[in-house]
Amino acid sequence: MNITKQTKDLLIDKMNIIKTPGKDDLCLVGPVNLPVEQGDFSTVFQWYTWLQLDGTENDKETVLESLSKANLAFGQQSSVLVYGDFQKSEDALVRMHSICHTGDIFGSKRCDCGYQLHQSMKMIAEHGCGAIFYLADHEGRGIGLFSKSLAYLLQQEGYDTVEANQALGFEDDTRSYEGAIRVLRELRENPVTLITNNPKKLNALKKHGLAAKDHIPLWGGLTDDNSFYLDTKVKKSGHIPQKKPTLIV
Ligand SMILES: Nc1nc2c(ncn2[C@@H]2O[C@H](COP(=O)(O)OP(=O)(O)OP(=O)(O)O)[C@@H](O)[C@H]2O)c(=O)[nH]1
Repeated sequence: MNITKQTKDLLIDKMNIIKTPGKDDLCLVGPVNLPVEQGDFSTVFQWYTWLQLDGTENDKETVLESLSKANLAFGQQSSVLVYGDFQKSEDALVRMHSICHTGDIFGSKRCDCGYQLHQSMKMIAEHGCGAIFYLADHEGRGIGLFSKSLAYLLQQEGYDTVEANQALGFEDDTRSYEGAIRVLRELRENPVTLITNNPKKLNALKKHGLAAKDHIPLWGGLTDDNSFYLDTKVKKSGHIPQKKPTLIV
């Protein structure tokens, strides 16, 4: 089916082709108004999604015309929720959140992901400016959902989270932040403060030339089912441990 000129005219201003030498183009769409509600927290974010394009000669009309045959539901796209004056504000909080089907959607207590997602949305809204990147190709620290279910079976047999990934033939962590960082650069050039316990994320930003001033830790959502997992992140994956409160006597 052909897309009418009227439809194209309505959408093209909200599409942006991001070009970077030596990389596939990205098509960024947004902002879309996204009112959200979780428990007693409700607010409105500006939502953007992006699509990695093949080839280099991409234009917005061709992207629109190719959509109905592209089977995009078979490969998830990543997105970002933006709050406040993200482009200009001096101080913005950013979370690079790796997709977690079990934690974010089902509320699994085996990890802290759902807690981190919702808590960072609140922190950003309360701070007044920031963005949450939801990275769809990061499931299971990059091994995919199917492999993560196999890793979970191994963990039920006593492997820790790192050993389980490695037993399946993966590196422990295969995530790339490159696409997200290109989108971040498009939306904002000033430095950001990352919400994370993971120094690899800070290093990824720095490696791509983006200034991350600092980080804000995000520990919480502890359950009996995830305490060993959280411990392993500190002991084996390099996560910065939670500061214990100092006892003043
Ligand atoms: N392979 C594997 N992946 C897991 C497991 N538990 C959670 N994940 C995935 O780990 C990712 C989240 O990574 P984390 O290590 O929790 O946190 P991080 O994003 O590196 O660091 P923070 O910014 O501090 O949260 C998500 O993609 C989850 O799907 C697990 O036991 N095994």
